[in-house]
Amino acid sequence: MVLCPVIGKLQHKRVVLASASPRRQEILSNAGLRFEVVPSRFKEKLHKASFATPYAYAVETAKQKALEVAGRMHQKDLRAPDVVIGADTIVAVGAMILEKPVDKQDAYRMLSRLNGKEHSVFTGVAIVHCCSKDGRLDTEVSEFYEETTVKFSELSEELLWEYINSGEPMDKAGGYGIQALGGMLVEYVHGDFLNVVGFPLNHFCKELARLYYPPRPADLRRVRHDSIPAVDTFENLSDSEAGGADPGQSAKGGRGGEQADGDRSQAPRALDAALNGADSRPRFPTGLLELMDGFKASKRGATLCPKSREVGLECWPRGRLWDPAALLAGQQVDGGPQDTSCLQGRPGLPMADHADQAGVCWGSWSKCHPPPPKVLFTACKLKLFDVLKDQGPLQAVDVARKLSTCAGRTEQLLDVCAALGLLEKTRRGYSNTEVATLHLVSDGEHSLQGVAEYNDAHVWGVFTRLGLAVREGAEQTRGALGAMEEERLSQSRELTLQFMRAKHSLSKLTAHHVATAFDLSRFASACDLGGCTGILARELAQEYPRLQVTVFDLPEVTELSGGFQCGGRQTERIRFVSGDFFKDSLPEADLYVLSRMLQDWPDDKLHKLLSRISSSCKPGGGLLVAEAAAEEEGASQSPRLRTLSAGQPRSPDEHRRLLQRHGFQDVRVARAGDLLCVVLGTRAAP
Ligand SMILES: Cc1cn([C@@H]2O[C@H](COP(=O)(O)OP(=O)(O)OP(=O)(O)O)[C@@H](O)[C@H]2O)c(=O)[nH]c1=O
Repeated sequence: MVLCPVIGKLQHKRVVLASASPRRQEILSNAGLRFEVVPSRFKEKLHKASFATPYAYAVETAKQKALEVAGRMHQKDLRAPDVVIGADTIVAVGAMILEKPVDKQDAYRMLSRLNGKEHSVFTGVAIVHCCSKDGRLDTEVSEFYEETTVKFSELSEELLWEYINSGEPMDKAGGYGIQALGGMLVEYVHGDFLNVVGFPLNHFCKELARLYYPPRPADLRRVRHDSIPAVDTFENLSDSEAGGADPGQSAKGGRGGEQADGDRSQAPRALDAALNGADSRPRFPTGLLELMDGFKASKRGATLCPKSREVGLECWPRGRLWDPAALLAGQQVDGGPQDTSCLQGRPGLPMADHADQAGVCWGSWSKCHPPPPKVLFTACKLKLFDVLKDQGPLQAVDVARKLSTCAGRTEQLLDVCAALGLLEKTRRGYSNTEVATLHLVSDGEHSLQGVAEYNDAHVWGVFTRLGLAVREGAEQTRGALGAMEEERLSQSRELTLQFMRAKHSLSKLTAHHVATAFDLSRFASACDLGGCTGILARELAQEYPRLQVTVFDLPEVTELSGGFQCGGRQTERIRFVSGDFFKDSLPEADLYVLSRMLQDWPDDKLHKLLSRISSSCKPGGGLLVAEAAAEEEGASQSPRLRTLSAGQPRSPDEHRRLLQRHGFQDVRVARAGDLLCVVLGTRAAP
């Protein structure tokens, strides 16, 4: 839920938080903001003495952090996000700036300096609106800072060292964390508490309101990067090149900028684009995942074509009837309504309505118009995107020759893929679009081929059997899931591998969001139940340098997990344990993690699992649950990240009640990575 209407203004934009700070991520996701996290590589080494005030230093650092990410993202795929947020928190004692301690002695020096005295905590924030056009990046920077005064009690040496040895000071400005153990050091706070924690949420909302609601977008600085400097040289940009502010002017109230005053119609291009939603791209391959899952909605009997809003009939080739299976065999397609005139000029009309208009029943209509997922699966199976990656652009006839398929049908397949936004069609032939290059080429880092393969080979069939579940009177989801799970367990090693490949590739997309939705640094050990190939475990270990992580999964899964490359230096803190979480005792851990697991189980099994976790979890321990987020009210009923699971997403309240029922209290819910709902509960004393 987004309480603040100004936060809602960012809802349909691609927002990136250029920060690795888990606190910032938590503050912003608790506020309902949806964003991606791309930690900045900007090295915090600006020359402090050259800044007139400590806050000017924090503001400039925040700006450079955000610009570095905007520049790097633009450089990588020539499309920057709509908005990049950067922040920098410092502690200032007089003119002296304290950042994060480099070691324990440094932490001791800092805390001794703060002992018994008042100091200021400044967080500088930069909101960078981006617009990529013709290979060029335009940015407009809005910046501000917030100051909070904190007073430390008189603290004994013993207490200081005990605190330092807790490890908490090391990644925190000034060497303390007010939100955790460090709270014990503090006598009083004047000002915004969250500003001390790392992000001045209140001021941020005011800044958004100022940017999005006023008649004039004043205070924006415009930067035009004709060519984006390489990442490692970016930090060396002079103020004028980087559109930087005079540090002395850049803070509260001291805003300048080259942008001429004007009304909204004269708003700078990047801000305009951000406000109007132009140039925005889902940070997650939302459209693609929906395409892969679309058949679930139609197999469930949904009345809407799952893609009718975004891809839909607008993109569906007019009047073409074909069948991917026939395509493989080079056969002619027969059957189906011949009158497709109802499709003309009616983009966005629900598929079922089109069927009505054509005077055919929806069932037979969908049979002769294969739903888009089958198109996608067929193209993946044929390795179409691999061929185009290596040899594109290619004409249809050349693609057919390389794939040994029928030329006419191949052209139809290519056209549908182009209509779905997976291929680009020009006079030179067909080539992969960005989304295909990123997610549909087999060997890509973010390839979702595994999901396509598994959905096609297995899930499609399971959903086909939903009718049986309905006829037998079983609750629909339960019936299907029973079949799905039964098959998964009983089937071949190849099916297990297929499932693992699919889960592995999806986890790569979601793991970071799950690991960073909340600050988990208070836990020393975690156990990822059903952790499969260990992608989330690796992300957790990477985020939390003290965390030991156990991946718990069925023997047939852990046995095969070695074949998946997870890499990373953190592997010595990760171990794999085989077992069945319904039968075997769970490995000991402070934090149990269930990532995209709950939706897979019927209620009886779900409660059994949660009660087993609850019994194993020590008081004060945690349970972290990540699931596909339920649609917000009024949003389209698209399948969103239900890939590999078949249940209906739960609302935040339902999640909260579920965890509370099993003895977890202080249950917090955050929306992460656009499509995920992440829930953290603390085990109450029995
Ligand atoms: C005073 C105080 C600070 N912090 C953390 O200190 C880091 C500051 O460092 P930064 O350079 O601003 O950020 P970072 O963590 O290096 O991340 P990045 O934005 O990637 O530079 C941020 O984490 C803050 O939460 C707390 O968690 N609690 C506190 O009471």
